[in-house]
Amino acid sequence: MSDAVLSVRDLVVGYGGRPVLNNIDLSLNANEVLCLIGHNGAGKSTLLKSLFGLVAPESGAILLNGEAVTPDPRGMTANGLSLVPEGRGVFPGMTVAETMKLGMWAAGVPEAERADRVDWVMSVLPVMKQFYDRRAGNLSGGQQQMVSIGRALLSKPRCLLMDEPSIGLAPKLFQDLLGPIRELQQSTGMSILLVEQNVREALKVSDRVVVMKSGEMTWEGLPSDLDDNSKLMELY
Ligand SMILES: Nc1ncnc2c1ncn2[C@@H]1O[C@H](COP(=O)(O)OP(=O)(O)OP(=O)(O)O)[C@@H](O)[C@H]1O
Repeated sequence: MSDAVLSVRDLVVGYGGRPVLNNIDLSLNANEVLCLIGHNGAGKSTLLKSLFGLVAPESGAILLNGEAVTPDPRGMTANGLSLVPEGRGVFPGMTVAETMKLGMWAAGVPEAERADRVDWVMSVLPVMKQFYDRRAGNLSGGQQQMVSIGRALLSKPRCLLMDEPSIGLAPKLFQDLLGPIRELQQSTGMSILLVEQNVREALKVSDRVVVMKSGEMTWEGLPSDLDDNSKLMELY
């Protein structure tokens, strides 16, 4: 039996009748970080959006724990999925505390559990305590990205979709940010689908890699298969 947490079969997604994803097949397994790479416009964000219910597929199936689902953000969150959107998606005028409060409301965290939930997120990302009462617009890019990730963790997801968390961050900062998430993933068995342009850094925290080109999956392998730069160039 497959231990896929999330999978797609023959998925076709487009905008205004123009297909962007063509018959995609992909599985995200329990307890793995799957890195999805591909050039600009390949369709990576579109895939994540369709998995989370932000874009409706034209055809094909999305399966959560083996069951076909019609994703919508609330339903997917309730079923253990969470999205760290491209571009962070934090409101500059809100403090981190307010962002977390809104995030808990959006994720449907019961009132009685909210204080514990924030404490838990802070235990995963303790650095956030240092800027908890500051407005997101006054934070650095790395701090904003941490807020975006922290917000996505509020629902205690079993499966995290991350859309280019490294954008605008120095490589060292990327590892500081992703290190605690990799630890959490390994200790809890969470699954992560990580979309990245910063391939070298992303592969350090990944178990498996898939390559997408012009809306199609063109390669699957292990991070070590891409140690050689020429192989990476050939796939891109
Ligand atoms: N809302 C939209 N309406 C129309 N076309 C869109 C929309 N969003 C994306 N596209 C188009 O779909 C294609 C795939 O875009 P997508 O953002 O999924 O690619 P990507 O691989 O995530 O690229 P990037 O790395 O630049 O974010 C592109 O041609 C893009 O212009």
